[in-house]
Amino acid sequence: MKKLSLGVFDMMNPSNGMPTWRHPNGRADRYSDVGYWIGVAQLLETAGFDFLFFADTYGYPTIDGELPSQVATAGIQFPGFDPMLMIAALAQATTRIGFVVTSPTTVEKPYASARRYATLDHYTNGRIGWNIVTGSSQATVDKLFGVTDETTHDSRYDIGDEFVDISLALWEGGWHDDAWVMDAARGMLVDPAKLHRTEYEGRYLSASGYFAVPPSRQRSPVLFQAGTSARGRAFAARNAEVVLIQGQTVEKAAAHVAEIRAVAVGHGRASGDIKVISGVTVTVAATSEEAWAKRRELEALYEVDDAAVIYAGFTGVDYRGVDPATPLVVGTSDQGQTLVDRFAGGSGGGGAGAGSGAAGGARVPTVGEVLESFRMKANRGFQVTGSPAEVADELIAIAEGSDIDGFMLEPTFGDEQAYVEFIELVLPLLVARGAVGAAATGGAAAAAAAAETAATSPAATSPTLRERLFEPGRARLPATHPGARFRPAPIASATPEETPA
Ligand SMILES: Cc1cc2nc3c(=O)[nH]c(=O)nc-3n(C[C@H](O)[C@H](O)[C@H](O)COP(=O)(O)O)c2cc1C
Repeated sequence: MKKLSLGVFDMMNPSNGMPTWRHPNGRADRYSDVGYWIGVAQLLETAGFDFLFFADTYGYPTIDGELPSQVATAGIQFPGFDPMLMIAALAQATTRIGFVVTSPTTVEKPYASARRYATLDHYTNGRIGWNIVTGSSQATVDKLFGVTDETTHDSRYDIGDEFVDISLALWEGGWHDDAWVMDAARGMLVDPAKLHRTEYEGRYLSASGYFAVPPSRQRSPVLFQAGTSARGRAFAARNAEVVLIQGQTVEKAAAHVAEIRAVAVGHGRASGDIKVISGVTVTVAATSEEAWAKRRELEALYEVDDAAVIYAGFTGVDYRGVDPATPLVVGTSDQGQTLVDRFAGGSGGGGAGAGSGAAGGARVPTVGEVLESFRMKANRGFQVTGSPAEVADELIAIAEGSDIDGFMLEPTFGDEQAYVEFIELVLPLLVARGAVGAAATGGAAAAAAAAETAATSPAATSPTLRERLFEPGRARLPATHPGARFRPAPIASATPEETPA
């Protein structure tokens, strides 16, 4: 079977979404401590994980502009720190693991965002990725930033396309590879003839000028994306190198993966140019019974009222106070179509305005059923529970049945214990079954050897995040990615020995 990529999906907040902070394994006392995250990053790096992913948003659930009391009392996506500022510290404490940081195309500005990621690619020695989002809790965010322009679900993706184009024009097109000269004898730091002016005039966004960050190992961060409405999938097919899904069933995930790859090919890209990685919550213990007891303990932490608040924050659809027996009627959301479709029993597709709800004549669920289902799953992917062998079998069956390219582990009670259990109990079985590469999971001895080599020559020995996820030698965007069109034509050399005969 193909080798699976492994990541972790986390957030720099006390509860990672649902309110788990009250549990003894919660992390409310540690989430703001950089030392805690350094420990997590080192744990994952030693075990051979490919990346640590940080979801992030400026927002939190509000309903009609008000903060529901549970958001504060239960700590629902509130409070939260900016993970991007921590990446430099994590990079210093690790040598191989990649870091993926979320940043929105709504309230940020392309030049500032592109400069931050280019800087982080330098600081991490080519280990940074950008999760491009058109925003969750967007109503909250718009108010916080004083945004009054009317944008719709789909127009936010149109703006996102332009935002990504400008970023790529700066990263891929701003500098020729040999523009950085640093030749004191000639008195030349940067060769002005090797700089390339960015001129971009879009419908929503524009940029004009030179990019002030020299090329890094990857130039462009690895481009991740997660929204899976019809418009979100078109955005992914054009821009993304890695698409994150929250798989629910093998069948739906398989259909999803096939469509993402097909649309990408329609955009002139190779089907292997897009990796699809699913979130997964693993609850594992020595025996199946113990694992299921733990899963029930986890689910008992979530109240249906909390679920209603989170659901409303993500989708703008407020089911609080609605009779649970009411059949579901709302099928579209201008904020988050992916979640609406998933819990309406639809296919997870269908753009805003397209109408959705229960697909294919399936029974329409009630509001109570939607909230109960959301309470148990929230915004999680596959939920795999059992003994180590059961979990390994199920993960392999999911991967083979859906053609996904990897998994991102989601925290359970909050702290790193879920990752430790996965590493100790499940990872060795996946390695033995050939599902993850031996090189990537060589354990402590391999990690120590790699760290020693990397310390003497980090640039030469540690692969970039793009190489880890795709193949050796692929540090930069492939020529089939639309971003490659921003690369400037080579400048004919003036030196006689380089002039073609
Ligand atoms: C798996 C997944 C992860 C997401 N992570 C974030 C995030 O970290 N921050 C954010 O602002 N939005 C996040 N989003 C929201 C998306 O960027 C998008 O704005 C939203 O899902 C609406 O688009 P859709 O209708 O195509 O799903 C996420 C969405 C999904 C499905």
